[in-house]
Amino acid sequence: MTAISRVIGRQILDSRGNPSVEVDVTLVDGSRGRAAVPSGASTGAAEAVELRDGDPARFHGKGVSKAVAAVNGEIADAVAGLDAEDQARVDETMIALDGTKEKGRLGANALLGVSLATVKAAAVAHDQPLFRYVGGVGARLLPVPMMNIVNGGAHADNPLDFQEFMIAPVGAASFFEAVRMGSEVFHTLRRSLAAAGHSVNVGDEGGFAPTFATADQALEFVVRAIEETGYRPGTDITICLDPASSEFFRDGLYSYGGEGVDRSVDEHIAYLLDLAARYPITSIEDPMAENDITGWKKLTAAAAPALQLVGDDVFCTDADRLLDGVEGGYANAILVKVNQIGTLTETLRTVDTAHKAGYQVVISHRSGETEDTTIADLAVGLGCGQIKTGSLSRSDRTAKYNQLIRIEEELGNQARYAGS
Ligand SMILES: O=C(O)[C@@H](CO)OP(=O)(O)O
Ligand SMILES: [Mg+2]
Repeated sequence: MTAISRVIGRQILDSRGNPSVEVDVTLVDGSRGRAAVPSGASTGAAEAVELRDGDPARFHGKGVSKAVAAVNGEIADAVAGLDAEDQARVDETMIALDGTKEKGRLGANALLGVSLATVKAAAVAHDQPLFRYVGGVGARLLPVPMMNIVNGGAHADNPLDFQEFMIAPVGAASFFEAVRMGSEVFHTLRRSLAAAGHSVNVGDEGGFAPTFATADQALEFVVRAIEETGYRPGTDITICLDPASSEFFRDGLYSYGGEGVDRSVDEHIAYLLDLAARYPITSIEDPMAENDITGWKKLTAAAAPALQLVGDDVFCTDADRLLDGVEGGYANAILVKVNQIGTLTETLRTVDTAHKAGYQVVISHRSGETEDTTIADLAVGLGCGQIKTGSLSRSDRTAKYNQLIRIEEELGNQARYAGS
């Protein structure tokens, strides 16, 4: 009854107005799962390939009709009749069919849509919420959200070199309270930015994108917003950064274009550690560029063990790349983005590898998102403990927070919030 009977792919639009892939998988018993695929802007070099048409006459080259055709043709034929409960078999069949290391022939966007729609259909067939189907009876940990309230880098049109300034309500009693606290700080920040004459326009992930040139400016506003809202920075709410350093590492230097300063690897490390000492920063993602492994090792050795160092571009959600980090002694956490690797089965292996190695796991959206909320369920199902899914505005971001509010409600007194 859980055999796959029908697979339909279609082109939809993402939050940046670019085409993306959506897939419906229907089982013999009529259960249906639907998944939409996100898309990054500051992508890692080792990410699985997102197949785009490249026809400048249509969607400025960003169409995904080839990936959709792959879903409706080759992939639909190959997975028809497979048991949706056997996720690994479905995913391995698609990986073998694609035949390339980076999933570039059929497109990781095609594979991921089918992979996630399959698990969602299987959950429906079991009459279970997705988080429960994925995580079983033990799934009850609600993640601490990293809420991105100031945007820069590749996600905004301002001079800020760092891509993301996030708040994490670690002192909340529940996920619901965490969202309330984050939302309050977000609105305080809007008021104080406006009062200081700054723009309150937002970037790709819904955080404000004022024309700040330095991280200090952003951090001062964020700390003040936390305080003015009535919370204690560092105790109730901490700050997390994603400088997305691969974006401004050139010729061995960290080139801060907005600030107009070049920093050597050592100077960049010293700068980051100084920021972490002066502000209540508990986590830095991609502090070093993906190809600056020496820098990654130096920073990991120099930083206090309590400072979370999250590998995004450097690991690309790939278990083998993560193992390089574990063995090489760099980073102590991994960002998990399902479309960086392209199937659920591979994502599960990466999360498992991280947990075994004692690395923290932060499940994450992409800067181009849709209304799909799969990562909210995966966060709880896989016991990730942390989720990064943007600001407290824009439906593509709040959809994930709202789904986690529903999951917490469903778990009732079984729910446990991963805060401090
Ligand atoms: O760098 C990141 O962590 C992500 C998500 O915030 O951005 P993008 O999807 O553009 O890679
Ligand atoms: Mg990142």
